[in-house]
Amino acid sequence: MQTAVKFCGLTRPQDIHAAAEAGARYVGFVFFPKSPRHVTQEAARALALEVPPGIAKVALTVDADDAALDALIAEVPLDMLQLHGHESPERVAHVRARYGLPVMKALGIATARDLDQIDAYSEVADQLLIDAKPPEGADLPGGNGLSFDWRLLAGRKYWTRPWMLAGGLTPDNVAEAVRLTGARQVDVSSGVESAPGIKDAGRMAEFARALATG
Ligand SMILES: O=C(O)c1ccccc1NCC(=O)[C@H](O)[C@H](O)COP(=O)(O)O
Repeated sequence: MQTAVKFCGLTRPQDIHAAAEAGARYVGFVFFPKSPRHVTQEAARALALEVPPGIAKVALTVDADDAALDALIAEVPLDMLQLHGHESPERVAHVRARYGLPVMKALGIATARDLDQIDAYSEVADQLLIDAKPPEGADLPGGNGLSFDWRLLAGRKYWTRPWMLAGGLTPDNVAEAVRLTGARQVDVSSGVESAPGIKDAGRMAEFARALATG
């Protein structure tokens, strides 16, 4: 089965076209003003309208409240919400019920103990994003280009929810990451950029090729 790819943090129309060309299953828009990948709702709407059918448009928010999500969803056509902050399982359930959109909860992993949270979120989220835990004091809760020890996931292919592997993936390491973890979906941001917030079409194509050829 082909591994599905989510290219996250797209900021320009050409990024959408490059993602589609590379066979993306998902594209992600970051709504977090401190991020170099932050897009305004207006910009995201224009980008979302460029996304071809069959590619899911994912909005990434960090501890957003209902008012912020109401405004986002009213303006931007979306297929999925990615919650990338400290949202509790109860908050995930609330967001899912309120908006009727699939919700993907991002979980930061550094050690085996961090895997303990997965069961609780599996009860309430449609998907999980298994990402590297950001370093202490980091400005960004994700998109840091850091990976975690993928061997922590070995033999854990059968969680009850679909999940994506993220964190420090690049065209050079993604095939090995998939081999070690059994991931059927992967998410990448900084590993396919030429500078923070600037996606590189060549690297996006290379990433997809690396996955296809193993
Ligand atoms: O990418 C960001 O700038 C960002 C900002 C705030 C919260 C989350 C963010 N990114 C989350 C993602 O889904 C990234 O794609 C994921 O963490 C992997 O990033 P990378 O290690 O750079 O591939």
